[in-house]
Amino acid sequence: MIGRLNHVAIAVPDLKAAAALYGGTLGAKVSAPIAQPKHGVTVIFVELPNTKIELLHPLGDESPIAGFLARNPSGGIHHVCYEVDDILAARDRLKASGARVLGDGEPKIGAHDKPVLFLHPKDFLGTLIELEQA
Ligand SMILES: C[C@@H](C(=O)O)C(=O)SCCNC(=O)CCNC(=O)[C@H](O)C(C)(C)COP(=O)(O)OP(=O)(O)OC[C@H]1O[C@@H](n2cnc3c(N)ncnc32)[C@H](O)[C@@H]1OP(=O)(O)O
Ligand SMILES: [Co+2]
Repeated sequence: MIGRLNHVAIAVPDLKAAAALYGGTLGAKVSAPIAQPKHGVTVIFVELPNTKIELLHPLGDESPIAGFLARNPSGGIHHVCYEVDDILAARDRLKASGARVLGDGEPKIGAHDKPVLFLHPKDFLGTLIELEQA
């Protein structure tokens, strides 16, 4: 059911410093910061030849990554995003298998203008999973 790895997201305490690290020290192509108010994060995309890295920083008072950063003050890998051909079919199949789909279970439009959903990390080996419509 899951397809390509779309991105790996890293929560960071300082977006500017993270962009300098990836754009300068690691020599990758990085985007400008993009506010995603509906997701409570500001993101910078790092373009790699075979996938992307998403650098995440909290935006607003109710950011879903605030707790994670409080527990991991120097940052850390926050989620992996897999592409699926049919996000509603994937959601229904996962729900039927007992996995917890986060939020109200309805896909939101993600950073790549496609529908996304999140799956509870405790149901997937301690890893938060994002599904993105391919
Ligand atoms: C823009 C978009 C895109 O790419 O298109 C994005 O990615 S937006 C990316 C940001 N959006 C999201 O992440 C949306 C979905 N995420 C959420 O709803 C939340 O982050 C939760 C996954 C529910 C976690 O929230 P929070 O940390 O406040 O909850 P909590 O303190 O109750 O945590 C419950 C347990 O899960 C663990 N936990 C929390 N976040 C985790 C993570 N990222 N990876 C692995 N484990 C994690 C905690 O340590 C805790 O374990 P213990 O109980 O053992 O202590
Ligand atoms: Co993401």
